[in-house]
Amino acid sequence: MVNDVSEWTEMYQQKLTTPEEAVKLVKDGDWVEYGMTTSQPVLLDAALAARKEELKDIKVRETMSLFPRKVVECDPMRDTFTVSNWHMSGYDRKACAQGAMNFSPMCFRNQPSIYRDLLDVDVAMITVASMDGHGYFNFGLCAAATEAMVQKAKKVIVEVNPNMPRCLGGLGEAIHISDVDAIVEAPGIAIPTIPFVAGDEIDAMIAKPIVEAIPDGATLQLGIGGLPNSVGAMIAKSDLKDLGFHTEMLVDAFYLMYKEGRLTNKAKRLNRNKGVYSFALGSQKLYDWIDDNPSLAAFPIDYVNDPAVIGQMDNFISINSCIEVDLFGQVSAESKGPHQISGTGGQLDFTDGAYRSRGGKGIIAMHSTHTDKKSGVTTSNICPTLAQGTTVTDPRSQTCWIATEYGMVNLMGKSTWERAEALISIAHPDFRDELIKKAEEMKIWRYSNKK
Ligand SMILES: CC(=O)SCCNC(=O)CCNC(=O)[C@H](O)C(C)(C)COP(=O)(O)OP(=O)(O)OC[C@H]1O[C@@H](n2cnc3c(N)ncnc32)[C@H](O)[C@@H]1OP(=O)(O)O
Ligand SMILES: CCCC(=O)O
Repeated sequence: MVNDVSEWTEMYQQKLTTPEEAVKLVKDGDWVEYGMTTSQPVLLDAALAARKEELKDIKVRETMSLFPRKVVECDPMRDTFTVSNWHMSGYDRKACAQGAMNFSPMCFRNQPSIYRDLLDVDVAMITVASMDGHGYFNFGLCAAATEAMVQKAKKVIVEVNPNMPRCLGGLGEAIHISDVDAIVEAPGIAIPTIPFVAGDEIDAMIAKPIVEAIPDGATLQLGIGGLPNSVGAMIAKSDLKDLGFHTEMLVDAFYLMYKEGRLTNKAKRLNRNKGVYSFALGSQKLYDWIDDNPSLAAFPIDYVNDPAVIGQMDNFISINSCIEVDLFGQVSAESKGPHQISGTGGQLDFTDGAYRSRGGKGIIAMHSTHTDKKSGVTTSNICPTLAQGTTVTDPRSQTCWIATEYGMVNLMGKSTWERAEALISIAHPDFRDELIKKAEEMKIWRYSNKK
């Protein structure tokens, strides 16, 4: 029998309920999983928080909150809700610093298998797009690990937001109504956006050699943060041709490249003519471009971030950012001491994948210095060693290209003294003598290094 629209509509009405009723599916001791980032539920989060006094020991996992989470705000002492996080936003890192949230380390490519093989998910709550005529709710801007998460969940509640773009997919981009336990509607709630911010003069200096190293027909990945996005915007202004993308995160810079005629995706070896991504975050213009666009394809994160997949594409250029790098080439993109700032995300996945690509380059771009907002003190982002407690995002054995406003060096294959020399050559001049002194003390310098 072929199901028709009226059958799905009837099922929709049967499963449609209020947020307050839907969250009654949560029982004491449950593990609750929120959709990531733009797919985090809003009404369900508020309704769950309202049950604080009657529930016990609820563990909530979430990713990169773009606005305050009611389960965190209502329960700072974590009497009922213990919230952990797969990747920190500005809001999350403040909550984490106050002890109201904990971080869950992972390489992003592993998140689907972590759900499949290791974790319990009692109730999944996700924001989705409106149901289509075939009974499917599109996952919208976050395919990522959503399918694996809902497949593992004992109960699935969807929060239907008609403002959610419909993201056509290669795989794992939708859930069928027959797999959903409860539906709530969230009309009139805006999907979170982040504005595109143009880079500054230093960003332009960092971008110059990177853009020069990109050949026509290259496949690009841009990581999270201001710098990769502004390098992307400069690529949009270049005269490069037939670029493509295969990126974990789809950001405004790709839309700018498309508008400027740089992007065709036609030179890609995999998924030719399609721009591939796993989640998107940016401006409303970006979301309008993505909505129902058959030239773009959302895929699960274990496909997009798989180094073996990335490595099949020639001239794969990956541009990510970091907090600091030590003279051995260890990169931290996620913490300063034990203070969790962000997460590993897909950085190591793409660093490895781009290295495997013929002609590929895995580039970590950063400003050479950082000025602390409170104290006004400026420090070098190239340090002798990482501060105690700092997490290594890319081990030195995997680090390849590091770019600052003073140039771009490749560490792969280099000994420790060569690394120290290369990194100091792109450090801020004010810090070079001190770095040389430390390198000498650590016996990773040689007399002929200093020019
Ligand atoms: C998404 C993909 O496509 S896959 C691969 C990409 N994923 C990754 O690279 C994951 C890890 N990387 C990241 O999360 C980001 O690139 C970051 C955090 C390194 C940089 O992102 P940005 O948004 O440009 O960082 P931003 O400059 O806003 O700094 C974020 C915070 O770190 C702090 N920070 C940044 N650099 C430093 C530094 N050198 N020392 C101390 N603190 C620092 C900032 O002060 C800020 O903290 P605050 O908001 O509490 O004031
Ligand atoms: C949510 C993960 C984002 C990243 O890879 O940085």
